[in-house]
Amino acid sequence: MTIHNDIRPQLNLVRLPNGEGLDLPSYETSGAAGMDLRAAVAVNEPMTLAPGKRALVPTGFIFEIPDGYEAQVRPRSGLAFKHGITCLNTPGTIDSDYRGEVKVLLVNLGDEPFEITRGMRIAQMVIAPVTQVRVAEISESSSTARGAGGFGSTGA
Ligand SMILES: O=c1ccn([C@H]2C[C@H](O)[C@@H](COP(=O)(O)OP(=O)(O)OP(=O)(O)O)O2)c(=O)[nH]1
Ligand SMILES: [Mg+2]
Repeated sequence: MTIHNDIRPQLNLVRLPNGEGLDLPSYETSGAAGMDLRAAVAVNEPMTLAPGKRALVPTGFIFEIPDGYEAQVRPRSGLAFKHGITCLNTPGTIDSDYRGEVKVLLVNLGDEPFEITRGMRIAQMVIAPVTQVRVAEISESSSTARGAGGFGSTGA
């Protein structure tokens, strides 16, 4: 997609000291749904994730998600397929009013230790619109053809 007049919503980022020198999160291709997030671990202190273990990996940035949007932190399929590395809480939710450092909760479901080095693209983040609703308690729900049927009620 060529963007002649960029009317996309703006994502403001604040770089933290541990993010010094890291590339900004970026779309790797013109039609990518997600921006890759990079690990802000220290160069001389890579993080090793043992099989079955989880870790919160810093990204080095505070994000200001535009109002009316959220960010979803999702695994990268390559890391999942090759190494069994995925996001434990997938999709992670970044609220638009969150002003802390964005972190990625990785888990190693593989059978080898996995080393996370500085700048490694560890996850991807999709910006998506969200709707907040008004909550109203009512005494009886409306009737539908499905009714309470679920969990396979329509057959295989
Ligand atoms: O993968 C994630 C998930 C969450 N967060 C941050 C941003 C998000 O806005 C905040 C809260 O996340 P969530 O609502 O999922 O966690 P919670 O357990 O409900 O915490 P809280 O009580 O702070 O909402 O934590 C991350 O940095 N990475
Ligand atoms: Mg919450």
